[in-house]
Amino acid sequence: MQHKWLKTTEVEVASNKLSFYIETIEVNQLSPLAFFAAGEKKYKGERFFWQNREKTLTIVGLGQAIAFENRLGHQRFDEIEYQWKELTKNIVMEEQEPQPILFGGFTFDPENKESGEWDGFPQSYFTVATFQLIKQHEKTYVSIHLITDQQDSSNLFDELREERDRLIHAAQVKELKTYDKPEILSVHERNKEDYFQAVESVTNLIRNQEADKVVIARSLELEFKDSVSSPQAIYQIMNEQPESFLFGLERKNLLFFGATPERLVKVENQYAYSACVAGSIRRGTTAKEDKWLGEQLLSDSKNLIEHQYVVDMIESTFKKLCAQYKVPKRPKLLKIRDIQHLYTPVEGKLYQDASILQLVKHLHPTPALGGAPRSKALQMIREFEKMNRGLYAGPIGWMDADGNGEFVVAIRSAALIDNKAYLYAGGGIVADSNPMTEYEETLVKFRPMLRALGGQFNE
Ligand SMILES: C=C(O[C@H]1C=CC=C(C(=O)O)[C@@H]1O)C(=O)O
Repeated sequence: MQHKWLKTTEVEVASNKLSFYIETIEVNQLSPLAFFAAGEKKYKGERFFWQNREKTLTIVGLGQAIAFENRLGHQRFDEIEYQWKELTKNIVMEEQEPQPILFGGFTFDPENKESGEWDGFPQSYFTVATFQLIKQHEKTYVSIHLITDQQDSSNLFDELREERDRLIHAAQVKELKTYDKPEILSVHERNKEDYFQAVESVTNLIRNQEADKVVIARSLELEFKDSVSSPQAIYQIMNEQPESFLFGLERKNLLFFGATPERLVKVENQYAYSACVAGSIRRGTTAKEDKWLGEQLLSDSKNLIEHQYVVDMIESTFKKLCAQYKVPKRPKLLKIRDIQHLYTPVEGKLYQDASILQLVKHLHPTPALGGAPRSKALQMIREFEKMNRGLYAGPIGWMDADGNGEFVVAIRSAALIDNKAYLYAGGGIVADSNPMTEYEETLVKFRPMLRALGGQFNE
């Protein structure tokens, strides 16, 4: 039997009385990416895509029932949490009923003023989709969300039902579509000399004990023969990196997307799970070499120190927000297609009043993306990195009305604007870092995204 749920809830957002109408139906299996692509004409600029690493949850959003944007600096996390709680406080869901999802991200550093591809982008950007697809435990659900101050919206809701059926039909008949790799005209390493200079300056400052660790990043600019569509970009990265978290978030003419190995935090029934991912080495060309490289990484003091800053900081956050928590004594290896990392999973039972966005607020940026001590590292990044990271290295993810959700660290990512893409990668600098080794590490980190978009380095 096909499930159907229908409900209306009265809500209040910023002193406006609104009604929140939700209708969810179960649909036959359809490709979430085909559903995303079905929104190409009408909802371009207002879509999102999410798939967890285990591939047990996929979420797609088309259109905006409501959007929360702000430029409130450190207050931005609390504001999003407040708005989401206001919007959902009267919603009572049945146990099996798919919930409305708030999806979005926070930029890396609200104080960065560098101009570029992120001009005009807010510091927090979250939406509830008009049409939401959730695929979980082999079942697929499509929900309509309408949030309105109109008294009688039955006609409007009927139109949304027709539109939902059109989208589902389009996704089902286009199910088998594949996309070609885009044709690249040029790959430009932006501010390459500045990057080497930044690594050198920061290493010297660390040697002078002005900081312990600072993550310095850089970017590539790719130009394509034709505009690249969002489904095309997501399709390619999905094929390249099946073992990572996949995300795509559109706003106006920008798609920010990527495949990251790094969870910032997941919350499920008051349990929190985070991961320390820092310290890297390439994959070997043979199994034997790969094993040897992994062993080198596990015993390399520079990488172990870099990793330990992250463990200490995540542990201290869990100590504040959790009644109990567990941190393994030693890192293990996290192997993905192009790179292996040192990896320490952390988990804990949250205090009753702690929430996923409080965790995000305290954890971001961990020393895997910022450095240690945090404020000194951020100051140095602002001074030496000649770019604006935008959403790169920031938290991106989703949450539901019960406070469950998952945020990842948006690395191995790119911003796509028409026929240009900006790719980002960085690495942790400590006292004995070497600029050339760091540069080469960024080449390895760029590789999956570059390959997905049809390019390569002549290394
Ligand atoms: C900053 C990035 O990676 C971080 C995550 C894992 C390993 C890292 C490292 O070994 O330096 C970085 O801390 C990036 O991929 O752009």
